[in-house]
Amino acid sequence: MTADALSPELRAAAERFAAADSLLICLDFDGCVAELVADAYSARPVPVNAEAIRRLAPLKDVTLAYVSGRPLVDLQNQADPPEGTVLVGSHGAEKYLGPDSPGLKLTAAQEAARTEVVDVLEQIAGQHDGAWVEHKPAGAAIHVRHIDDDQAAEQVLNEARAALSAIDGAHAKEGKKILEAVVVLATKGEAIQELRELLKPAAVFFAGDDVTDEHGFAVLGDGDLGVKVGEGDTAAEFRIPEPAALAQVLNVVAEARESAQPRESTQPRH
Ligand SMILES: O=P(O)(O)OC[C@H]1O[C@H](O[C@H]2O[C@H](CO)[C@@H](O)[C@H](O)[C@H]2O)[C@H](O)[C@@H](O)[C@@H]1O
Repeated sequence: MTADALSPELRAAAERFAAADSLLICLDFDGCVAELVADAYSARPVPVNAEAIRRLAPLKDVTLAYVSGRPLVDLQNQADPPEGTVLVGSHGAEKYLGPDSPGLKLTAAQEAARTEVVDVLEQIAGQHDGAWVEHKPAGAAIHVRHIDDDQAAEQVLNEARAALSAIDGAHAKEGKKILEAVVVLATKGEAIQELRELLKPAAVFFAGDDVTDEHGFAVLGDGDLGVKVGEGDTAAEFRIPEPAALAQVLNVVAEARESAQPRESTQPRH
């Protein structure tokens, strides 16, 4: 793990963020809380991140949220979030804010578009060793991480891009060794704004690693904190090198909140 990935500027920004009255901490999952791995279903939070998230969860006036491209059900199973965590899945199309949250309902037109997306992607994947299709509630994704030759993988994605562009109601989302098509238009930025309006936090944190996370960074403003994980162009103000470094940022926030609001003593009173 990175010894200390935090620049003095990022540490100071995390402390400033932690000093706000109430916090909304939004986290992308794959490539951010979890390392990217070949088997999409075996991705789990990096242990130090899971620990830092568990540390933040009980703190006063702190709301945790996963804001992910994953289906809600996979996010719940794989991220294993602490109780009370808000879950946004399918790039913003699915939301879990509590037991009363309505599930995602597709219109007939969206259902038809989703079926077409699945069929087209399955047909393409069937013609290329290593490609596979993830079926998702709001669409589907073709994965090429198992194809060793980068050029061959890109060709599969190009084929999928062309085929998807011919489907009415299908919207492509680029990612890492993946191309997704969603039939519900939503972005992580819209989801974060919705949470901001609902929860009215004094400051918002967002960390993410991928192109779809840029929508999230774009809605951050004064007093908020955005952290890009890894390489690539970004609108985020700060960058850390790898998922395991996220824990360092989260622990600075936890530390500052804990010292400002010490937990009740468990010692007997005299
Ligand atoms: O928004 P995220 O939480 O980052 O989810 C984005 C997509 O992540 C998953 O795919 C990516 O991670 C896999 C596991 O590490 C990796 O094998 C794949 O190559 C990556 O693209 C997930 O499977 C998708 O459903 C998410 O939309």
